[in-house]
Amino acid sequence: MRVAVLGGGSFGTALASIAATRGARVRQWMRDADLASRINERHVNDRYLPDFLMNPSVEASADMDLVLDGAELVLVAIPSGAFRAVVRQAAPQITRDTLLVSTTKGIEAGDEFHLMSQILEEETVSRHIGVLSGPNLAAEIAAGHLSASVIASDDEMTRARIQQVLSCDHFRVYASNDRFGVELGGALKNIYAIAVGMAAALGMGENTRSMLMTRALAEMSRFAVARGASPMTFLGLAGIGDLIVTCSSSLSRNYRVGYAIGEGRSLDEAVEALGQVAEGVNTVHLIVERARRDGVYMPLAVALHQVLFEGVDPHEMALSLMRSEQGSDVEFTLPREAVLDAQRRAARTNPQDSRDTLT
Ligand SMILES: NC(=O)C1=CN([C@@H]2O[C@H](COP(=O)(O)OP(=O)(O)OC[C@H]3O[C@@H](n4cnc5c(N)ncnc54)[C@H](O)[C@@H]3O)[C@@H](O)[C@H]2O)C=CC1
Ligand SMILES: O=C(CO)COP(=O)(O)O
Repeated sequence: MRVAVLGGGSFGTALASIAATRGARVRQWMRDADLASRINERHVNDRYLPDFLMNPSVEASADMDLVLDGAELVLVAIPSGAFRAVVRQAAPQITRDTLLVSTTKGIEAGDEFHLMSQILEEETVSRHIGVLSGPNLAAEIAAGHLSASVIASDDEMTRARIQQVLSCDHFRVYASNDRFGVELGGALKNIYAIAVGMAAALGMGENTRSMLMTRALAEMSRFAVARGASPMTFLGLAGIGDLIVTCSSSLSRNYRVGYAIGEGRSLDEAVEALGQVAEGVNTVHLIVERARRDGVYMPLAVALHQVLFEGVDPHEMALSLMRSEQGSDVEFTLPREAVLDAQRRAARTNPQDSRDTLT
């Protein structure tokens, strides 16, 4: 199979190498022609994965036409801020039969709420669009740690071909037909990784981490289900799986940004020190705005937004979250409204016992 990877960052590099190891002819596109020549000479992406010896057959290039020439599969590993522009540039070389897969975990900035796979649909004629997402820290994949991901597509051919070309002794690919659920899982968990990183730096314990992650999952699935995704997807690798890894590892850039803020740095300082993309910083803006418009209850995302952009102190934010309403644990079995109604009835019966913060 002829594979083109668009993006010279860490994830694109790790995936390019896996596909090459599986015997595909792989070309990787990046803006930086010097980096491309160094990769071709030494087989190391010294900017993003300096300790990883890539499969030597991966051919790096800054010439997009060359990289896309004859490609049957195109993996797009470009941060969300540049995703549409790069796809637009690639579009003339993409046919109806090209398998076209986003590996990006973000949402497009702007009034419309666009996921990356929707951009692929809008900008190209491909009929084989998919999303690859899961607990996939690029540095760990590069180091050969056993890992798994999800290919989500409505198209069974796309799912099966990606499973063939990207699975190897240290990487497994599971299939899903819930493209939006998988894509939203990958984008949303970045928000909560920032919050959990911040909590860790503030010295909070493992109970706190567990509470944050589990309530994050409730929030993520609530938002995604309101947009047509299946709640079951959040039980899988692209939901809880990715949330676990990103909220537990200092290899996660989103976690690191949160940690730096918890240590007292400003958002700008934290992002600058990182020097790479932490998608959650933009995603939290877009999600909070969309959740407000659609009336989806997302207290953790709103609280994080207040800390990042509205000058609220993280301790104050934590206290106000602890005093906020106590709803249902799993609202797909016990609806949140039913719990709140019962609390209101109880408060009318025993006003002296009720908390004034209950809504
Ligand atoms: N690094 C990881 O562990 C994983 C990353 N992802 C997702 O993959 C996407 C890409 O991330 P990474 O590969 O980690 O990124 P990275 O931060 O390692 O590198 C980003 C790459 O995109 C390129 N780029 C940025 N703006 C560009 C533009 N305007 N035109 C062309 N190229 C541009 C940069 O030059 C660089 O090669 C992100 O959405 C991320 O969430 C997904 C799974 C794992
Ligand atoms: O998505 C990731 C792991 O699955 C990588 O997370 P970061 O972008 O926070 O590094």
